[in-house]
Amino acid sequence: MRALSKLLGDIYRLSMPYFRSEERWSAMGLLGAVIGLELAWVGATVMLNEWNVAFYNALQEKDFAAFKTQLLVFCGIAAGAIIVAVYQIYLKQWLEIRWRRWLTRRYLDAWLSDNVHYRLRLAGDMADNPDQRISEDVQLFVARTIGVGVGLLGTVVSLVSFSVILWTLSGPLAIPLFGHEINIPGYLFWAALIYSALGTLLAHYIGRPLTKLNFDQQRYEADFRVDLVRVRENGEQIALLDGGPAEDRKLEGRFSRIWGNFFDLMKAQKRLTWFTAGYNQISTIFPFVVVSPAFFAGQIQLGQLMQTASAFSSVQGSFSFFVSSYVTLAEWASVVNRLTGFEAAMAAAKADADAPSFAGTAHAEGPAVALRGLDVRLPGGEALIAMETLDIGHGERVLFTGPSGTGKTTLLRAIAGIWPFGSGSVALKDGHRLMVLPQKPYVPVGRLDAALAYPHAPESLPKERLVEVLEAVGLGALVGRLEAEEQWPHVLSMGEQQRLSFARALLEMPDVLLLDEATSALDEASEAALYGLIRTRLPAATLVSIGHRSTLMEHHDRVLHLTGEETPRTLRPATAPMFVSA
Ligand SMILES: Nc1ncnc2c1ncn2[C@@H]1O[C@H](COP(=O)(O)OP(=O)(O)OP(=O)(O)O)[C@@H](O)[C@H]1O
Repeated sequence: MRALSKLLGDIYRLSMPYFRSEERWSAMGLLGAVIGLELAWVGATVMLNEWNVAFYNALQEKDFAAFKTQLLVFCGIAAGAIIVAVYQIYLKQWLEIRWRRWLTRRYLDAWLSDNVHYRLRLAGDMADNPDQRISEDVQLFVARTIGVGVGLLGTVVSLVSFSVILWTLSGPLAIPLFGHEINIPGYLFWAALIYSALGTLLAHYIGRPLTKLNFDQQRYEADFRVDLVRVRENGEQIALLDGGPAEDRKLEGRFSRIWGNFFDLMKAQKRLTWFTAGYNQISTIFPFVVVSPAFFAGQIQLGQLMQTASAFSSVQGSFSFFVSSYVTLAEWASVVNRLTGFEAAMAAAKADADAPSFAGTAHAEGPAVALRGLDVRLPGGEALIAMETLDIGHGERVLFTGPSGTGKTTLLRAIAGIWPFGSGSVALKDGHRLMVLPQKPYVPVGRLDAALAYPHAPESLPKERLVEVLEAVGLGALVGRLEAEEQWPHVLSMGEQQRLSFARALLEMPDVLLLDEATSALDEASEAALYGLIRTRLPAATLVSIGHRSTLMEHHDRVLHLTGEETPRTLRPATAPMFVSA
C-alpha cells in the first residue's frame, strides 16, 4: 500500500509541472477534450446497452418492423461512437506529443546546463543511460500516463453507470439461512464485485515480479545499445588492435543479460497470461450463468437477459481493469521509477553545481588566476593534489609538468570549474573568460564550419573570419569544405583536430587559456607555430599548459612540476633535470 501511494505521488510530481507550465492552457484544453470524448464513449456504451432490450426483444418476437427501426438506431449510435473513437485517438496523440516535447526540452535543459551530464557521469551509477531516459522513458511515461489515466477515468464512469443499471435490473436474491430468508439487494452487482476483486488480487499476486523485471530489461537493452554505439565510434582503434573478437565477447556478455532477464520476464508473463486468459474466457460466459436462472424461470425476456448480461460484463470489466492492464501498469511503474531516479540524480548534480567545490569570488585587482587552499580529490575521496597558494599573473605563461597520472588534467578541471570533488578557491579576475583546449578536442559530426565555431552557431560569425583562422592554424586546405557535412572526428587526423581547437581559441579570444597537452599530436615545428600564433594574436592572454615535451618550455615563463612521490601531490618550481625553471 505504501508502495502504491509512493507511486501515485511520483506520478503526480512528474506530471503536474506540465499542467502548470506556460503550456497549461493548451494542455488542459486537450486533456479536457480527451476526457470529454472518453465520457462520450461511455455514454455510447450505455445507449447500446439500452438498445439491447428493444433489439433482442424484436428478434424474440419476430417483429420485423421493430427490428428495422432498431438497426437504424444502432447506425446512429455507431456513427457517434466512430467519430468519438477517431477524435479521441487523434487528440490523445496530440496531447502526447506536446507533453513529450515539453518534458524532453525540460530534461535536456536540466541535463545539459551546469555540466549536469558530466557530473552524472562522474557520479557513476545513480542515473544509468540518460539517453534512454530522455528518449524512450519520457515517451513511454507520457503515453502510459495519458492512456492509463484516461482509461481509468472511463472505467470509473462506466463502472458507476453500469452499476446503477445492474442494480436496477437485478432483483433481490433470497438466501435461506437457519430457517430465515436473507435478501441481498442488487445481488448481480455484488457477484460482479466479488468475481473481479478475486481476479485483481490474484493478478497482483501472480504479476508482482513484472515491475522489477521490466525495469531491468530496459536497462540491459540500453547498456547493450550504448556498447554497440561505442564499437561504431571506435571502429578504427578496434580494427587496429584486432579487437573484433574481444568486442564480440563483451557484447555477447551484455546480450546474455538481456536474454536471461527476458526469459524471467517471459516466465512471469506466461504465469500471468495463464491466469488472465482463463479469467477473460470465464468472463464472457459468467454473466449468462448468473442471469440465466431468471430467464429460464420466465421472469425476463431475451432483451432483458442480453441487457443484464452486457451490464454485468461492463461492471465486471471495469472492476477488472487492473487485471487486464497489469502488464501495462507494471511497465508504467518501472518507467516512473526510472524518471523519478533520473530527476533526483539531476537535482543532486544541479545542487552540487550551485555550490561548486572550487568556487572563488572573482576579484577586481590581483592576479589572473588565484588558487587558495586547494584540496583536489578523486571521486572516491582520496586526496590527489594539495596546494596552499598559487598566483598566475596577467599574460603569464605557466607550464605544469609531472609524471603521468599525477593529476595534472584533474587540476586543470578544478581550475576550469568542472571538477566536483575537493575544496578550496579558484578565482579569476573579474570579467575574465576562460577556455580549455583538451588533448582530444570534441569535434561534432556535421558541417565543418559548425565544428569550427562550436559551441556557437556558424552563422553568428562572418565566413571570412572562419576562413582566416582556418588558414592561420594551417588548415587552409579545408577552406573549400567548410560547409561540407562529414564524419569530421574520423576524417581529421588528431593533429588536425588539435589545430582546429587552436582555431576555436583564436575565434573565442579568451583571457585565460588552459592547454591540456593540446599539441601532443603535432610535430615540434607545428607546436611552435601554434604557440607563436597564440602569442601574437592573444598577447594579453594568460596561458596554463600541461605537457611532457621539453620543447614546450621555450613557450612559457614558468615551469611548475607536480611531484609524483608523495600524496597528496603538490606543484613545486621545476628542478627535475629535464626542465629548468625559466
Ligand atoms: N573520473 C575519474 N574517476 C576516478 N579516477 C579518476 C578520474 N579522473 C582521473 N582519475 C584519476 O586521477 C589520477 C590523475 O589523473 P589525471 O588525468 O589528472 O592525470 P594526469 O597527470 O593528467 O595524467 P597524464 O599525464 O597521463 O594525462 C589518475 O590516477 C586517474 O586514474
